[in-house]
Amino acid sequence: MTMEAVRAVSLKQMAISFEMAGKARFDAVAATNLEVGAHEFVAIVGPTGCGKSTLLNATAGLLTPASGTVEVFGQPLKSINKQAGYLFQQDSLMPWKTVLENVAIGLEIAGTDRAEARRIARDWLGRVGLATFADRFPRMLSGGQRKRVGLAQVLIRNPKLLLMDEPFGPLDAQTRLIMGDLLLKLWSEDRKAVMFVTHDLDEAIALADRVVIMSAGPKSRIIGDFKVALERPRDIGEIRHDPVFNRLHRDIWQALRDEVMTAYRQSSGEIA
Ligand SMILES: Nc1ncnc2c1ncn2[C@@H]1O[C@H](COP(=O)(O)OP(=O)(O)OP(=O)(O)O)[C@@H](O)[C@H]1O
Repeated sequence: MTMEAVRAVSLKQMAISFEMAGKARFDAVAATNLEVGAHEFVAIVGPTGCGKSTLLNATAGLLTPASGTVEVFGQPLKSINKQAGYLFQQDSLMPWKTVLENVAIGLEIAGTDRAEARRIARDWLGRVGLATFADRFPRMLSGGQRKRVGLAQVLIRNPKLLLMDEPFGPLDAQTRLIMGDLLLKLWSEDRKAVMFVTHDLDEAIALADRVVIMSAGPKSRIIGDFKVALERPRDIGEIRHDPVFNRLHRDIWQALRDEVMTAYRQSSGEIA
């Protein structure tokens, strides 16, 4: 098998359940198959509580499947996924460290000499547009600037796979667009495999090569898998006016709408 053919992620009949103290087991995700190519950007969309984070956490090695397997670059995942960089909705910046120190720390922990780690961190701060912010502390940054630091913090370690869980969730709409463009610019340099969880369908289509749709839980499943036939490079503000974008949006929304309504009725107590 050539390296090109090796998938970054293969979920094979993978199901996730949670043991609930004193209650019946909760089957969050039913047996699921999903493949992510080594250079593919896959967005995962679904109604609230359907299991998007659960799928990502299993791929990160933070959750053990109840059945089935997770393979990462052709190898079964047995513990924490060391090939993955993880970006959450909440950033994980250390408030007592400067921006530069926060970006450099991953390399330092991995054994890179401190001066070298900081040199590389400075370079990354330039790439995320924060060259002049190196000596600030996280509390002195805006939400968007913190996200930029978070991106640099993950990318400096050069993971082959990025797991992103609503990374731009807390940001305002304009800042989300700017962050999306920055992410695509950095991604296009070496096209790492990406699994990007979002509830925002526009964002999913604008960024991804494929959009995967999950059904409302419990026993959530993948109910749609749409290829995004939009050229790159993309300007994610502009691309929303492209007729291909609009057709795809309509098709995906048709698949998603019923699931969103089911999840809404569940959370409002209308159905168990
Ligand atoms: N540790 C846990 N114990 C029990 N149930 C859990 C646990 N973690 C998640 N769940 C349940 O599993 C289901 C899927 O949760 P998950 O966080 O993966 O959904 P999500 O699609 O990421 O949601 P959102 O879009 O709201 O962030 C939910 O019903 C949630 O309540």
